[in-house]
Amino acid sequence: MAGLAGRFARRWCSGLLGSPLQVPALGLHVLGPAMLASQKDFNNAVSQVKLLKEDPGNEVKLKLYALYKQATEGPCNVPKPGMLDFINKTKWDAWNALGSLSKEAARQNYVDLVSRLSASSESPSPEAPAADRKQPESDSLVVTSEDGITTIRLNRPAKKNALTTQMYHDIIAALQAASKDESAITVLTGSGDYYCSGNDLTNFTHLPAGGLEEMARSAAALLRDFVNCFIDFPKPLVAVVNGPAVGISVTILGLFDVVYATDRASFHTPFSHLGQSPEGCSSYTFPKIMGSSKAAEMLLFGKKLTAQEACAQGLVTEVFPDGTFQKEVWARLKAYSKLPPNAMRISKQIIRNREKEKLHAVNAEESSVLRERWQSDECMNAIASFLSRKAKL
Ligand SMILES: CCCCC/C=C/C(=O)SCCNC(=O)CCNC(=O)[C@H](O)C(C)(C)COP(=O)(O)OP(=O)(O)OC[C@H]1O[C@@H](n2cnc3c(N)ncnc32)[C@H](O)[C@@H]1OP(=O)(O)O
Repeated sequence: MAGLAGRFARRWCSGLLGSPLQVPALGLHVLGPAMLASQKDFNNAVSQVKLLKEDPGNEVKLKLYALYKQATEGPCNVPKPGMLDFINKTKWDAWNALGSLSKEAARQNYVDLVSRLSASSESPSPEAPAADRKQPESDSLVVTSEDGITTIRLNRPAKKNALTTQMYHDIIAALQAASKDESAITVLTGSGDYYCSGNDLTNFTHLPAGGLEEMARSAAALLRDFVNCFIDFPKPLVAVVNGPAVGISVTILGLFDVVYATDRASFHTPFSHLGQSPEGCSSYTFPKIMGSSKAAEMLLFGKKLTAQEACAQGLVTEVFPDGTFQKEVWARLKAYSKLPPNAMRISKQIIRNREKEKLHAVNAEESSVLRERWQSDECMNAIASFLSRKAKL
């Protein structure tokens, strides 16, 4: 692992929580509001963090880090790291934001926060009915079935529906369930103003114990499984593209049967900008759909297409004015969903089956190339740039 990639991996491996995780495990006391947490309560909370069943996410980890530093060292008085040292700068910013908060108050806030995190990561009590159990991340994906249509909705509008690792798993499960349910048609769409901004680039910062190499291996395996589900999906699969689409949400469109888009949508595959390479079988489907030179402009140079351009090039089936998009599209899908389901499945099989073997081979090759790309300096630099808020598409 060379240069920045190595430094990046090591810094994230050391983690946002750093030293707090080194303290031996002890129980956690819940304190009354009038009492301030003792040093022992604080040490217990520090140990409790290690036992959390769910990763609380970077935002909470930063808060924990800042409170820990404030509680143990007092207000931030170390020099601000340079602009390019974005991880240490983010940590410094979080600590510095606590201003002159006293060590005792920081200790108390740390204990309270850990107490809340521990409570929410505990399994439901034995009395709680199984149906009431909230699955982790489940609200980032909403699956409904109505009028013969199963709709899989990406539901992280504040993050432009960027796909977390959990969402890839949830989409795989949703497609597997939809392939066996009663519905005639399956739809993928997004909540809010975006269809999907592609892979959540912070996925790359959750480094497992095996470091960058292991992260790349498991991401490539997940990518392969994810795309295979689209290749093998047996029923009509429709994308209702409600806004701009980026990255993998664009490339897999070649595996859908029909793609409806609002005229506000755009289609962007900035792989070279990200030091990455095409996935979703787009290295095969795009040249087939739009010809090799138009495909190259998208996949090599990251040319962003308008909805009308994507339609002219065959990637999109039809474009609708944004004002009537939802009404027109759903009316049409409801009518289609009343067609005989077996006839639609069989017709899809005839259209798609002879390509399946090829598509699986393409998917395997693209995933394996990406596994290498994700370990490259080009890719790590691009992600570091996005995370430091210097780069946007
Ligand atoms: C199994 C692994 C398979 C991997 C293969 C997949 C590859 C890809 O999909 S490559 C494409 C990756 N996507 C991107 O590079 C997009 C990055 N995002 C952006 O450039 C911009 O956010 C934007 C153009 C999509 C939208 O810009 P704007 O309208 O200005 O909105 P914001 O940037 O303020 O976004 C709001 C909020 O959402 C966060 N966010 C958006 N996209 C992503 C993303 N892909 N990953 C992580 N986070 C994303 C953004 O950071 C903002 O967050 P806050 O600052 O916390 O509000």
